[in-house]
Amino acid sequence: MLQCAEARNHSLLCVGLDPDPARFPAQLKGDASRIYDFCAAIVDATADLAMAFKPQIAYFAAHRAEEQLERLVAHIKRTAPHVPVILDAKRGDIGSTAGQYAIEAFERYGADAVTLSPFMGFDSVQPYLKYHGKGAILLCRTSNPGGDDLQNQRLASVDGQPLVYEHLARLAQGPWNENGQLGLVVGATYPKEIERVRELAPTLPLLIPGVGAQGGDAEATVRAGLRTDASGTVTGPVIVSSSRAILYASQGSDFAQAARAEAQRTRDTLNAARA
Ligand SMILES: O=C(O)c1cc(=O)[nH]c(=O)n1[C@@H]1O[C@H](COP(=O)(O)O)[C@@H](O)[C@H]1O
Repeated sequence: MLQCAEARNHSLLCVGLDPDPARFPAQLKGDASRIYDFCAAIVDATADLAMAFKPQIAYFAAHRAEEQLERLVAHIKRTAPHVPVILDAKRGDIGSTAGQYAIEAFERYGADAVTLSPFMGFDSVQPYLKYHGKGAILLCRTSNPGGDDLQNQRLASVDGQPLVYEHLARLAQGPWNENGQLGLVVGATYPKEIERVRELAPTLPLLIPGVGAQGGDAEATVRAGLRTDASGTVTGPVIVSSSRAILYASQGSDFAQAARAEAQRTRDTLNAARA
């Protein structure tokens, strides 16, 4: 599905849906009951430019807007069925509870993939893999400065003493990837680490947030993460995600057109780096 949207929309861009009513345009401002309307307008304005949409669940749950998230995913499935939905939930819990989170992501919301924290180990990831055809994208080298605190520590007990994120990349490319459903999150703010993850996980889809508001380098991100074969077919996919820079490109009534223009600019920058 990823490859299909990438090719059809000629895009490596994921539009992040992080709706904050305080930042909505004047006609919707502060009104959490309009989260669906705001997001649906962004989806409609960018559906032909995106390779994925990534709703962040906290922005909905914080406003008791889960039902609006259900409607939003249904809207994407209806109007842009070729564009996958990545539910950004960063779940991580023991297997029995993870099973419930998997039901939430894939059955309640109908997402195509979900982000997970791998901190609790493989049995916390396994329940998601029972949903064949659905993706589980593990936090590996995150975009935030505090990512260093754990992800950049060395594992003295593992051969070659890799950093934690390097060890995870190997596990995800290898023994954990039972049915080819895993991907990794790597921040656009750390292009060198994207390159390292790509070395260790040559074929996994990399979800790369951090361009736009967090200042990540879009071109360096693509050069470090995207891999293609001699015929130009993508062998190591990237999904480069931007939320606030697109959603709040304008706070006026032209917000959807401004979001489209920003998405187009970002998509073009990402494509220019493919060569
Ligand atoms: O899993 C994520 O999507 C994620 C991982 C990460 O390392 N850094 C990161 O910023 N994110 C998410 O990506 C989005 C970034 O938003 P912007 O900075 O506005 O583009 C937010 O929803 C974050 O929760």
